[in-house]
Amino acid sequence: MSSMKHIDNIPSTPGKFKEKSNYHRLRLNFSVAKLTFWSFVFLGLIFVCFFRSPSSSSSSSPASSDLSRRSLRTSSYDGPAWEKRIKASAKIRSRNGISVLVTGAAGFVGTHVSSALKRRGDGVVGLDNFNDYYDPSLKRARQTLLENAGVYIVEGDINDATLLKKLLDVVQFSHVMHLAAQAGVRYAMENPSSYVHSNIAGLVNLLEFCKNANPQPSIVWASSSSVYGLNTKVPFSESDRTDQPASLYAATKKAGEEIAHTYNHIYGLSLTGLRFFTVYGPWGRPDMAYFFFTRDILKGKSISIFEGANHGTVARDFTYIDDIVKGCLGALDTAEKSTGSGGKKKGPAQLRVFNLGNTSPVPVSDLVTILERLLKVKAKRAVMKLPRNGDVQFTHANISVAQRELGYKPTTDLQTGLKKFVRWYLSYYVDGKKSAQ
Ligand SMILES: O=C(O)[C@H]1O[C@H](OP(=O)(O)OP(=O)(O)OC[C@H]2O[C@@H](n3ccc(=O)[nH]c3=O)[C@H](O)[C@@H]2O)[C@H](O)[C@@H](O)[C@@H]1O
Repeated sequence: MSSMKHIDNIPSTPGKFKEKSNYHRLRLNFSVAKLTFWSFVFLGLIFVCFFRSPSSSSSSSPASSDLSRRSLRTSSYDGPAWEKRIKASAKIRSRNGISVLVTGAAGFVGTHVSSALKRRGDGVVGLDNFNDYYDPSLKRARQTLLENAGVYIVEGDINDATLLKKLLDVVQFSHVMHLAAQAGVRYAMENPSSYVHSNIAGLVNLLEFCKNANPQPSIVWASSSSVYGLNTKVPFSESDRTDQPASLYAATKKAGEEIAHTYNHIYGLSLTGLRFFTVYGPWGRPDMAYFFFTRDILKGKSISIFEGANHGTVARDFTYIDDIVKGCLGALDTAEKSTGSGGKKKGPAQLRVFNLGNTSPVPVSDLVTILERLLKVKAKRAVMKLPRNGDVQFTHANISVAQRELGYKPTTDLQTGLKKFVRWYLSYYVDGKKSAQ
């Protein structure tokens, strides 16, 4: 009972305790002494933080320094010359053309989509933070490619609120193609915060600006086949369960789909998520298996080929970049207008999600056989058990919904697509004498 009383005497909020007994007066004096002591400690801490030498911040953890590197990489912007470049890049040159902000424009899919849009006369402005998740010189080369095609890439991060506001003030984009993301399934175990930074915080920041814009743009964005996670029903259909992600990467993409639902529901933003299935091709990503297998086979280095339990096949529904680009353009062209304005919803808006795959999974060992044939070099194969780092054993897209609604119809098989990739790889790295990292 007495212990109960003691618990009752503990104030729920500091400062609400008003007992006046001697015992409590004594305690009060003691508390004043303690308070004075802790005030000094607190002031001391403020002093230390305030006058800390700048060099000490460089000793922060790799993850936090990585985050600051990503978000502070924004180069100077603003000014009439900057605005002029953006407006020129955003200029629509065809009848019924659209003006698109492409985030992640120096990325693999971003470069291809930007140049396809520009080719058909749409206005395109790119945005990219040029982070060093993989060799930034490849991103710079893609940037040059786009510059020559008349696409300007603004250097900045999707988390940079000031930059986004400025951009959306300069151009009234009819569409946003949101491809900026922290990609890669296995890297999520090394640098988890980079996935939260780009795929969650960055997405929310972008949607905040889109929702406030007047008129609001329609948004098409990159989700991933990895959202199917441990789903065993094949082929994967959009209505299948996606609540068992096998990696943090997949979890952030799934979170993105839920965030899209919220912004559609509250603010009337038109949102279309595209679940890409292992996209490959020229100007691809060096962190992907087909790319570093090519590099390592040519270098005579051994490559790890994963297999499931009991020698189970590991396979992917590899999808060629040109097919993906057609799917992206189809999604942009069929996107309905957002219904809100200035942050207020006016009526229900479109919310879609589509699989963009190839519908024919290929075992990873077959991918290697095709590469050996194209490179005319025998691979040093090291077969090993699929590591428990987020990889799933099998992906296979059902694309009937995208076929019906976007006119999406992939036409490139892995053999044909890899031939084009290898041709590009050899001309870029071997003939171009660049070192593949
Ligand atoms: O489609 C998707 O959703 C995802 O496709 C790829 O992810 P993944 O399919 O794992 O592509 P890779 O990393 O290139 O792996 C391809 C296959 O090779 C296997 N692999 C990978 C690495 C390795 O050393 N050995 C190996 O056998 C993987 O298990 C996988 O089956 C991308 O990296 C993701 O960004 C994208 O979201």
